[in-house]
Formats: sequence, structure tokens, C-alpha cells
Amino acid sequence: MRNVASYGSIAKVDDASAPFSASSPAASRWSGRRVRPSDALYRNAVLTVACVLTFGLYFCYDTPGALVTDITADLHLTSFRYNLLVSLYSWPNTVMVFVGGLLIDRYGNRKSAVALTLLVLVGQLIMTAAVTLRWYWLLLVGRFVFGIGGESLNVCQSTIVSRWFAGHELAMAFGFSLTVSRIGSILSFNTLPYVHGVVGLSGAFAVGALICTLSIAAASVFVCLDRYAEQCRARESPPSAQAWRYRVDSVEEEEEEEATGSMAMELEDGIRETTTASGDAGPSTATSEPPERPQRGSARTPPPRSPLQLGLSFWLCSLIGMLAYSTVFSFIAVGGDFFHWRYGASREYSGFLVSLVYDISMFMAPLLGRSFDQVGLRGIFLLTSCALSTLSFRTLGTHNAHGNPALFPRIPLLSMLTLGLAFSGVSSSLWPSMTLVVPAASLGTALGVAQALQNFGTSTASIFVGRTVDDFGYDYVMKVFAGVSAVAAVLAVWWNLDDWVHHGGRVNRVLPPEPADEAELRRQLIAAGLAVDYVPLYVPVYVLISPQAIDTVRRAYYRRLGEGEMGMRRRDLYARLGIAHPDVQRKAAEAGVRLPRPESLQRPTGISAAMTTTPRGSATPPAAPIVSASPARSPGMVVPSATRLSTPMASASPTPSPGSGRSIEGQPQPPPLPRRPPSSSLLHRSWKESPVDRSNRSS
Ligand SMILES: NCCCC[C@H](NC(=O)[C@@H](N)CCCCN)C(=O)O
Repeated sequence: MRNVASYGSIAKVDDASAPFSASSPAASRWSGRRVRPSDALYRNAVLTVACVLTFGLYFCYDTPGALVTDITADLHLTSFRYNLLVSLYSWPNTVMVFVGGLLIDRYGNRKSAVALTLLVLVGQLIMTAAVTLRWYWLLLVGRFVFGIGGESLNVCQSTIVSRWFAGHELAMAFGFSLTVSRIGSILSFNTLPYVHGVVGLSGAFAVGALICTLSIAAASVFVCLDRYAEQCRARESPPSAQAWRYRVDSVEEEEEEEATGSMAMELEDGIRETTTASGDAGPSTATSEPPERPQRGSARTPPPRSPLQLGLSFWLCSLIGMLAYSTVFSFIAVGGDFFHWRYGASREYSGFLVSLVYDISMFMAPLLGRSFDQVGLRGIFLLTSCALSTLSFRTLGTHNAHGNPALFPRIPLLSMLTLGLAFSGVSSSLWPSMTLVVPAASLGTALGVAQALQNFGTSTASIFVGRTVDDFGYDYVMKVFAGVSAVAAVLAVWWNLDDWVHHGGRVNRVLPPEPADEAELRRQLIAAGLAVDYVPLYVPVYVLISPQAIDTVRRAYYRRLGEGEMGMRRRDLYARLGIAHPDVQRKAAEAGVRLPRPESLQRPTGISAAMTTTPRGSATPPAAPIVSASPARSPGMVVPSATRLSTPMASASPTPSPGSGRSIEGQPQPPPLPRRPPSSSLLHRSWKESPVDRSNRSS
């Protein structure tokens, strides 16, 4: 819980996550420095160092594969000992990477990146010493340490990328990170045999260690860039705004936040889905929350206690990843042998065919990523990729040189091209999708679980291949792989349907760009009196006690802000009528902040309308159009009640100073009659019915 401060309905990741958007007006106003975190240059630098983070890891991961003949010969390893060495990367990570994910969420990306790149280097150095000393057991220790650091480093890289490039650049950024990783693997396979010829086995491992230092350097640069971005962000917030940057440490506070946070999330999901379902975005859409902004939405939810709480969508996604990756990775491990024996291909041509998977992925990852960012369809593409994998394995398992020699070399080439495309599709769509279906604050944990499953799948598949090939032959293995890929495709259908039905198809949508910098807009709103930037910490705790307590706190707080009894009643009335308080309208006009236009006020967004249209069937009222999408939902900011048009208990939020009730020209006037019958207990009922207001207040 350390790096997440939650503000009622809004949880804020406190490690400069997604610190600056490309379209940040505030950032562009931030002057006095040459390069700003919002600049493309700065963001590219972050992406570069994030990509290089795992470069050493992938280079060294494939070292045993690249030097298989030399290692087994030089160290006199049996096939079993060699395979034990290779699999020692995956086995511990069926558990350890999950722990790593938790620690990444706990300590943040900066510390984790440095610690994990160091761990990878330590592992590689141990292996270098082991091959020098010819100590097999030490080699196993080294591979173990290397694996512990390596898989968690993968998770860390993903959380960095998803936080810096949330939104419309996410998949492309992931694509670039995959490309650099593939270059690491390809470089390893293509250079290490020559390096070994020149400097021997120890020298080859030492080269790997040297490349790992590159990753450490990248981690150090990332720390500087990320910290600098955080400082800029802090500088942009006025001192008063710092007041809401409190940390939540006590268990009670966590529980309270979890309750309000998840209620608010449900409410917000309901709102988005209601808007989407009705298709009645109206003119106010421009000023309200975009239909879906998964990362941002998810960032508001406190971290789940257990991975089981990560949701069906996440588990389906992880299972698909486990099945799809395990078949491809274990096929790559035996692919050279397979083509040699089943198609009579030369060793070189077999190697070429196998490497096609990585080669294609290297080129395709950013291209696919870019197209996912532009057209969405990640889920559909993942499904298509699983289907393509099925086709590829089925073909490889059916047509071989013995059955129909005329098909060689067309079948293996076409199958590998298909498999390469499928693998590119899986890796390019899976990881960005993963970040969309889990709360941002739990991303490390979630990716850790996903990688743990993937390692389990890969290790199991490798054992299966080892045990099956001799007895049943490669065709049988390929058919099983085709079956496993088909199961992944079926799960992908389920995953898409679930996402479509319950989440409005978020994984297939185009993500909007990150909104303009929230700090600046928040400052504008606060200056305009449309928001307050600080609510005492005792409020969220106290308001949970009883509706009476809520009312007492609310009134006490209004009084502190100079609000009289009449003002409070007027505020209640305006909120019940579902319109903006005239004074708020005036202030909004002065501040140049757009309120929803009159027609949007006529939308049937009352409680009953929402209850009938909320897809999940939850009795959550819809959100009102908000003054401005991003500021109204900024961490720690409370939007005055009257700006939350037609939110039933909008008046619960405090506002600095009530106005005279004058209306301004061109702005909507209150309708003559309330849409809902006034009730003396409305206030209390509404508190129960409107968690978002409670969480707003508590923030
Ligand atoms: N930040 C990168 C996301 C993971 C990419 C993925 N790698 C893995 O899943 C690793 N567990 C496997 C390492 C094996 C390398 N040959 C990938 O697509 O490589």
C-alpha cells in the first residue's frame, strides 16, 4: 500500500506513474528547462531505457541455447543436466516472479529496476565464475539467481511501460520493448558461437555480464528520468495541493478506501456503460469523462488483497498467455531438432526456420502495437493469433517429409511464418491488454502472477515434450500443441465475450490520449472556486459512522467555508433538481471552464434511469457530466456538488463559497419542478445511494 495513496474514489500511484502526457498544457507552460518530461524526446528517452532494461536479460537467457554444443562438451554435461540448467530459469519462477510482482508494487519501479538488473548481473557473474571453475552446481546457482531477477525484471519493465505510456501509445511502447528483447535473443544466437570461438566459454559468459551492465546503466538513467518527472510534477502543484498527498498506512484506512474505491469504480463503470449503451453522449460528452479510460479508471482502485480478486478477465488473459507462450517457447527449444528429423532440413536451415519466430516478432511487435493503438482490437487479435498458432502446429503435425516429401520446404516455411505472426500477435496484444484489465496499483502483482503461470506452462510443456517425443514422435507433440492452442483460442473467445458484456469491450477499444495535465487544470478549478483541494483526513472515517454523522460533518465543513444554512438548503435543492448551481455556472464562465450544455440537463440521468440502464444490474446511479473530465477526477480533488449535474446527492461535496443564486445569461435555469419528489429523508437516503459522493467527500 505504500506507493498508492487513495483518495476515496480516486487512488493515486505515488511513483510518478504516467507522469506527463504528450498533450500536457501545463507541462508546456512549465518553463525554465530545455527538456520537459512531456516532450517527445524525454518520453522516447524513457522508452529507450525501459527497453534496454531487459536487453541483457534476453541476451543471457539464450546463452545456453546459443552455446548448447559447447557447454555440453566443455562441461561434460548430459542432456538431463543441460536441460536442468535451462529449466532452472523457469521452475523457481512459477512462484518467485509472483513474489517479485508484489515487491514491485510495494517498492515501486525505480528501486525495483535497479535491484533487479543488479540481480540479473549477479546471476550472470556467478555463471561466469562457474564455467571458469567448471563447477556445475555453481552454474545452477547462477541460473537460479539470474532467473529470479530476470522474470521480475520483465514484470518491472511492463509496469514502467504501462505507467509512462498509458493510453494511445501503450501497445506501441510494449511493441518496442519486445523488439529490443528479441534483438537481445537474436544477437545472442548469432554472435555467441563466434565469441566462444575467440575467447572460450568463460569469455562468452563474461560478454553476457558486460551486456547486463548496460541494463544497469539503463535502470540508473530511468531512476533519474522518473524522479525528475516526479519533481516537475510536484513543482507544478501548488503547495496547498500537496496537502492531499497523504499516505495511507493504517489497516483501517486501507479498508475504508477499499470500500469506497470499489464502490466508486462500480459506479463509474455503470456510468460509462450507461452512456455507451444509450448512445446519448450529448453535447456534454466533450466535457465529461471519456467513455473508457481503463488505465486511469483502474488507477483509482486500491490494490486487491489477493490475486484471486484480480477478476475473471485477468485470469482468462493469463491462462491464454500461459497456453500460447508455453507451446511456442517449448517448440522453439526443440524446433531445430524437429525440422532436422521430420523434414530432413539441414542444421542451418532448421536454425533459420526456428529463429523466424523471433525475427518476425522483432519487426512485427511495434507495427502491431501501433495498429492496436490506432484501431484497438487487441482481444480480437489475440484470438486470431491463437487460431493461427493452432493452424501452424496442426500443419506441422500433419504434413511431414515422410508423408509427402513434395511439401518440403514449403510447409515448414509457411508454418513458421504463420507461427511467427501468431507469436507476434500474442506477445504484442497480450501484455498491453493485461494492463487494461487490472488495477494499475496491482499491475506488478498481476503481471507477476501471469509470468508465474507462463513459467509453469513452459516448464510443464518442456517436460511433456521431453517425455513424449521418444515414445510417440514429434507429430504427436505437434498435434497436442495444436490442441493446446485451440484451447487458448476458445479461452480468447470467452475473454472477448466477457470483456464485451461486462466491461464494454475495453480491450478492443482505441484508448484516448492521456488527458491534459491534471495538476494545472486542478489549479484552475480550485482558483475558480469549482473545487477544493483538501478535505481533512478525519472526514472519510467519520462519515462512515452514520448518516447523521455525515450530515453533521457536511454542515460543519460548509460552515467553515462560510456557507450559511440557506446556502446549504439551496445547494441541496439545486442538486436535487439536477442542475448546476448558478453561482457555479458564473464561476465556471469566469474561469473559462465548460459546463455541460443545457440539453444534457434534460437527460434522464436520475436515479431510476440509471438503475434501469446500468448493465451490471447494480443499483448505482450514473455520474453527472462533470465540469472537465480529468480535473474533476484528479486525485485528491473534490468537485463541488453543484457541478456534478444530476448526481442525486451531489450537494454532499463541499464548495468554497456559495453564490447569490443569480443565474447568468445563456446558462440553463432551474426547471420549475423537481424530477423526483422531495423527501425529508432524501439527504440520508442519497448518501447511502451515492457512494461516489461519499468517496468524493472523503477524498
Ligand atoms: N516486458 C516484457 C513482457 C514479456 C515478454 C515475453 N517474455 C516473457 O514472457 C518471459 N517470461 C520469457 C523469457 C524467455 C525469453 N526467450 C516475450 O514475449 O518474450
